[in-house]
Amino acid sequence: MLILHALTGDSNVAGEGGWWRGLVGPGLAVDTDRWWVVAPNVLGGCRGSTGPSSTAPDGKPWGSRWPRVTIRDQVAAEAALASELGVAAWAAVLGGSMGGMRALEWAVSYPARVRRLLLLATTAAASADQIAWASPQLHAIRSDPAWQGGDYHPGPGPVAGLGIARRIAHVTYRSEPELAARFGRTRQDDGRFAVESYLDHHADKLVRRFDAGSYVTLTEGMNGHDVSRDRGSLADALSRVIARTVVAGVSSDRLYPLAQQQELADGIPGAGELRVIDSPYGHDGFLIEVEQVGALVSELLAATPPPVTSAGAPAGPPRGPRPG
Ligand SMILES: CC(=O)SCCNC(=O)CCNC(=O)[C@H](O)C(C)(C)COP(=O)(O)OP(=O)(O)OC[C@H]1O[C@@H](n2cnc3c(N)ncnc32)[C@H](O)[C@@H]1OP(=O)(O)O
Ligand SMILES: N[C@@H](CCO)C(=O)O
Repeated sequence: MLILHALTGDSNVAGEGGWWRGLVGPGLAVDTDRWWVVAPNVLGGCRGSTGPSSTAPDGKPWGSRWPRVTIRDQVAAEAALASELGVAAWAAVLGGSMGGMRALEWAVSYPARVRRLLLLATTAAASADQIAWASPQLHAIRSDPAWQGGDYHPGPGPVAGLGIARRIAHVTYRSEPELAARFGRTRQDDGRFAVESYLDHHADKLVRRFDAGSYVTLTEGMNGHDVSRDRGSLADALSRVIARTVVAGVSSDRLYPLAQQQELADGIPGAGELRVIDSPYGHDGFLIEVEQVGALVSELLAATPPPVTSAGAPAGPPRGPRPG
């Protein structure tokens, strides 16, 4: 099974502090006594894969020389990894948000290698609204004098800019009613509104564990995401999927609204009804509501996948035009 993390996630899915630790592990919905789970760090990231902070062949950090990397490129790297591991086809590919973009690209680029597919809080293409929210984040990082055009490694780099980016992003990851109920207009002893302190906390936590160059390259990768690019219409692209598919969104997600997942559920053959995770937590609901996500995973794993050929991959040619 392949599990694909979101923007600032990593390969620590199930361990201590793992971002889906309530979902993945012995006896859990993704039962690791039964399934062999692979959760790679994304290409361009900073948590174990190669990215702008990595050393280039000349012995210096990639920095500003790091190339533009698309979601499709990231998936091509993951497909090479799967081949290296001897995986002809995944029993299931699961992903939310940016991980959902990659899961979708997997099922469209390599339909015969994905037997089941779970798409959570994600989209067929980044929308104007999503690109717009990313814009001040990218400006915040690049206008920090410590950015140095991207050549600041080993750092610490533009921590102020990255912190501002995270504050902006984190608001979009939660919902207005949640913030109102949790924080209201409460002020702390130091004079900050409690909600400001909460955002400061999340900014401080991220800058301690994440590279600004990776944040930029991954954000630009998400902005460029469009599963239909060079594949005709969106309907053509989505019709290539042969996996048993479940598509779900979060009821209060203001960043990846349900209409985006409805479009996927409508276009992917046999995806059935859009599933809605009922949650006040907004986009982060796909990380927080592990019980509801677990029920969707169990349902998907119980479903019969497409038939397998002798080569171990699902039978049947992918529909729609092949990629160029
Ligand atoms: C795969 C991946 O996608 S990403 C990997 C995991 N994601 C992240 O780490 C992203 C950043 N965090 C998040 O997105 C979310 O916090 C989640 C989804 C991980 C968890 O959500 P929740 O359980 O609702 O946690 P919440 O957002 O309320 O944050 C709790 C933290 O805020 C702190 N906090 C709450 N109120 C305040 C306040 N007024 N002032 C300061 N800090 C506050 C808590 O002390 C807690 O701190 P800790 O995380 O250091 O223990
Ligand atoms: N909290 C998630 C949101 C993006 O999906 C992350 O930081 O990756």
